[in-house]
Amino acid sequence: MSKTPLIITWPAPATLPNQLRCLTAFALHYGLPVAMWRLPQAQTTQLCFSFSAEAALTGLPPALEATAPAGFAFFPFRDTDHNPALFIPADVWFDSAQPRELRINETASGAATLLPKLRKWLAAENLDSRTKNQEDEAAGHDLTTEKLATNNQQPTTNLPWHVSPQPVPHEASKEEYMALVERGVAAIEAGQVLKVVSSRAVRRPLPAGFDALRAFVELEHRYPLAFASLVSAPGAGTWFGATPETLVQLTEDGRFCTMALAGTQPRPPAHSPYTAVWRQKEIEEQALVARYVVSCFKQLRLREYDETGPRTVAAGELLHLRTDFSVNLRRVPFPTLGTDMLRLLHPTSAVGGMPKQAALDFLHQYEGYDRAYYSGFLGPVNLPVAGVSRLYVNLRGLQLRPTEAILYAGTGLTVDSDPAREWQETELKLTTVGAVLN
Ligand SMILES: C=C(O[C@H]1C=CC=C(C(=O)O)[C@@H]1O)C(=O)O
Repeated sequence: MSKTPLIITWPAPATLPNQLRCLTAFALHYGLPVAMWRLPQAQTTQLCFSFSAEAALTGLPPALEATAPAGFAFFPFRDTDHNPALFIPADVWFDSAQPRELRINETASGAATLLPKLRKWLAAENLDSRTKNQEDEAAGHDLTTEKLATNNQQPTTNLPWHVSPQPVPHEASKEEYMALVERGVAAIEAGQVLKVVSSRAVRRPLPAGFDALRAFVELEHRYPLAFASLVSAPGAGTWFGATPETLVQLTEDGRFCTMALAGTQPRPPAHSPYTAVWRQKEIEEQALVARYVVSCFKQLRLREYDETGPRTVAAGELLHLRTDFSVNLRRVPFPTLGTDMLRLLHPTSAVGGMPKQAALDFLHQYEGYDRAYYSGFLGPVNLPVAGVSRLYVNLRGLQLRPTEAILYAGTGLTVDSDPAREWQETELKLTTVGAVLN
């Protein structure tokens, strides 16, 4: 966002779902990257897109400084040519807290051509035509094959979502996944790693008439404590999910925050999370992640951090152990702490393992598929205001393809891991985002 954004107002009142659909349709129509999100415990949804697809291809982790550009970071697990690191500049930013306004960076590359087109798109007749599509769907009228063919759209929804150019990842069978877990445990026993987080991808057909925007709204409602997001970008495809894990936050009140989240058990219905009992395996698994965070502070020679926990937290139908870390940046002047910690933390031992490089090498050699953006990170930078950023680990999510969804889940292994139990844990984690496919 430029220092003084241009504010344009919606020409006519519209509902939030219609506003999101209208802006997304515009971005996708012009092949632009777009992201929408709802922060944990927030009531409002935000959306941004860039006027240039090329501008999003930064290839770098974002700088978390107040003077850096505002936008949405979308970073892969491993930064490779296959899965480019993206930063979607917020050339157009919408916050449902100010539902009549759109903030525009009119100096952005591509703005001169696209801004007049956006103004036209927002005109009432465009919104109305989108409303009509929604009415058709709500009434159970799927778009016909003929309509899809003429619109060159995907059968998944009536919007031309970006599709990843990468092949669909290999789907591990139960036997293959249990063999991977056994290999991981053997690597731990042999002293090659202390902990490794194995994972797998699962293919699910999309239900008839599946609508990603409606699924996003459903995720927002189902998981009020999660960071809910939907991102669609050229080169990356379309991803959405509801993650419980903060990677790095720089808050309005001048704090740096991160967390060590690990250890999983099902959340028993009608039980308070505070009554949960944890096995030694999960306690150790989470303690390693906390140790890793502390080691990052040590590398930066920073001692003035507060540590709270571990305590049990709920994430949808699951429980995890979580330790929170925070630094008061008004008392500890360390302007690059966010940027430095981000580079040290990712990928944390909650998604890679420990020691970091040995665990990543193990996964590269044996995991057997490309995680792409699963267990990468994502979130707004310098939005809503300069100096405030919230990045999350990309968990409990899926990748949308034209006729199917690819779901991802992983489990932290320690020397005590039981393969069948780890498989079961991935099944459990898949139910978070899987709920919107039913
Ligand atoms: C790797 C995932 O979760 C991580 C975060 C919390 C608990 C985890 C666990 O218990 O293994 C994982 O470390 C995932 O959801 O795919």
